[in-house]
Amino acid sequence: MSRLPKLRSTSPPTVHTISGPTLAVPSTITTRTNLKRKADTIEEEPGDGVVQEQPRRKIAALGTARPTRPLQPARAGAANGGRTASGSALPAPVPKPLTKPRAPAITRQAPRTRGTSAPPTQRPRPKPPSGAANRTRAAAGRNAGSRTGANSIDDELMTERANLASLRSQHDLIFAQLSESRALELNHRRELVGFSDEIEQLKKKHTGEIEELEERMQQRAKEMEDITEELRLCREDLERERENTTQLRVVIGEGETKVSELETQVSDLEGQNSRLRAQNAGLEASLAETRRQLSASDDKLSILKQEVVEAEFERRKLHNMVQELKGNIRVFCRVRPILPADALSNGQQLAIEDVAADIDYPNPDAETPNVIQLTSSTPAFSGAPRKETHTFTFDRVFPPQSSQEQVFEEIELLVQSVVDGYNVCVFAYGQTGSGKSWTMEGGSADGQAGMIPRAVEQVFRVAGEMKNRGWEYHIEGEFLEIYNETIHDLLTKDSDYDSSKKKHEIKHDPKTHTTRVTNITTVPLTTPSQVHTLLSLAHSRRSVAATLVNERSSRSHSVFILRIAGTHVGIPTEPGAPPTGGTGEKCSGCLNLVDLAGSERLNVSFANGSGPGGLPEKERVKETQNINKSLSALGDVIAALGDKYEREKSGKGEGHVPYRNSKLTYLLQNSLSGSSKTLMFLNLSPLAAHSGESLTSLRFATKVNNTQIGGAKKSGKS
Ligand SMILES: Nc1ncnc2c1ncn2[C@@H]1O[C@H](COP(=O)(O)OP(=O)(O)OP(=O)(O)O)[C@@H](O)[C@H]1O
Repeated sequence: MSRLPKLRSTSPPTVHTISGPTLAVPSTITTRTNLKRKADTIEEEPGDGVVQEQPRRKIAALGTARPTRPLQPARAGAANGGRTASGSALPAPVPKPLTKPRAPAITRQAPRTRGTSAPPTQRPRPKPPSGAANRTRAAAGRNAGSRTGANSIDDELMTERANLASLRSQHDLIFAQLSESRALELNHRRELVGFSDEIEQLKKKHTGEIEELEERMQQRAKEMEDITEELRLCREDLERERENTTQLRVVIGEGETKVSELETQVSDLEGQNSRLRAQNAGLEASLAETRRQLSASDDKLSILKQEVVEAEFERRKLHNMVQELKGNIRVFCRVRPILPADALSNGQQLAIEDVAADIDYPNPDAETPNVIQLTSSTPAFSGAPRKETHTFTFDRVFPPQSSQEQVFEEIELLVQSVVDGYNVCVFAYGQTGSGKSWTMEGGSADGQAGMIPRAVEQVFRVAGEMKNRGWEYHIEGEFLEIYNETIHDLLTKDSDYDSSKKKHEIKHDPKTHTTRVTNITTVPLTTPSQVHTLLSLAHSRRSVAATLVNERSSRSHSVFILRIAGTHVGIPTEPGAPPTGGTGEKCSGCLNLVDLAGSERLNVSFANGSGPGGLPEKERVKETQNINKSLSALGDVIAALGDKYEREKSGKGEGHVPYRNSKLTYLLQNSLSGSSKTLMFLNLSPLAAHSGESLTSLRFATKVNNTQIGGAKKSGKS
């Protein structure tokens, strides 16, 4: 709704107030005073023709008082009944001013308006009042003679005429004002139309504004709802926060209690701290004393370490002496058990007694059973077989029931010698099928491991123990075969190792007393179990080369070489720390484990010109000759070593040792001479059928056993 006030369509009555004052035409001649007053009154009208609105004044009547006639009755006033019953003019109602500021102040123009839009009417010129003329004529009649009186009247008449002229001019002025008022009214009407349009526009504008405002109000209402919802949530949050605050206050209360408790504890601890500081001062003094003692202990420790090194050196010396006392060449005799296959003859199972050789062990319960008796039967001239018992004594005799472990116990001290830097050679000698491979390599089941895997394990064990004494070791292995006086690498990656083009030569270093084979595969050993892989590989190589009947292993020598090199690096002062106190001493040892070819004689192998395994006789003869040659060379070397020792002992000079007579003896040169230790396993067949061959082997082994090749031989050896 528009706030503008409604405009009245009717003209304000105030515009007619100019016509309000009643001009009374004097009908009688008034006194000079009255006329003067009237003139004064007229002269009081503003010079610019603007009639003052308030207060309304009447022009005093000229002459005698009689009812005055209004010069022009106000229409609006008449229309509104604005005249009283007595004919006096009612005051015109004051128009309400337009509140719109742009509207012209109508009231200011009011004096010029006529109060009507009608054109001003031409009023007839008023005729001189007929009564006055009559009265003048009467007076002239009565006072014809009185010239003074007549002059006076003339003057008064002149005055009245002047007044009349004045009134006329006033009348004209009023009409002019009325015309202006009408023009003004027209303008006002036009303005009114403009105002109406403006009002319409404002109405439209206001309607738009109202709609906009209503829309805004709706938005505000929506916002209000949102805010109300938010407020509700905030209140809920506030409520929760209040609860939290309450809980926190409880916690704070508890915390404060704890703080006070802790403060009490802190003060207690501070007391303890000061006591501990005092104790600490005492401890520092004792620490200084302990450090002094520790320094003294360090000095003592280095002395002890030196003593340990010296003791270790002494131990090795003594150990070597023990080994030498046992003899630098030792011979162990081992008889294998009778196998089920041994009692089979042409598909027939024979009794054990019927196939067993007559072998006896005279001192089985001795601390070291070392005697073996073989009773052989030779046909006598009388026809009855002649039995002959041969007694042999060795370093140790192992009957068929001896386990691998028992056998190894006797050689494990030799392994210690290898770790100490000595060369050791262990070889198995015996006819085919006597148990050489079993002794050296053993079986795959638990407890069946032979000397090679056990020796390797022992080397690692001893090396581990020696590490605690400041020694660090590098261990590596080689496995080769000597067949027909040719060296073959059993660990080569070539599948056909037998026909390998690689040539292997034996090289000795006289300074270090070490032996190397050229182009041989050397495998670094980091764990004892690696040796099983090497043995399996060697087996697979040899089985490929084997003939149908005759296995390659029976006709060739196999040598497993274990090299160990040690350095004294010292002992770490604490775990993870580098070792200290090492002497830098170096030692290297070599363990040769040799599985010799079958030692049986050529004449028992074949007789009809065709060798076993389908080999041509020529090849077979060559093969057997090489075996015999190398085994004979071994015996010759051992005998020469004994002879050499005797000559040296008796001062007869050095004797010659024929190492070069075979590849085998040349390879084992450094392991058979000097301070090296040699152990020979004599493997015997338990079968009666092999008694002759066993006797030959026993005699050969006895020769070896009786040989002294350095150091003291133990007493009791014959
Ligand atoms: N102490 C033993 N206990 C059980 N079985 C054994 C023992 N010694 C040898 N044998 C078995 O006797 C058989 C022959 O042994 P082995 O192969 O070791 O003889 P070898 O002398 O090496 O023969 P070759 O010269 O042909 O290689 C094998 O079957 C082996 O398992």
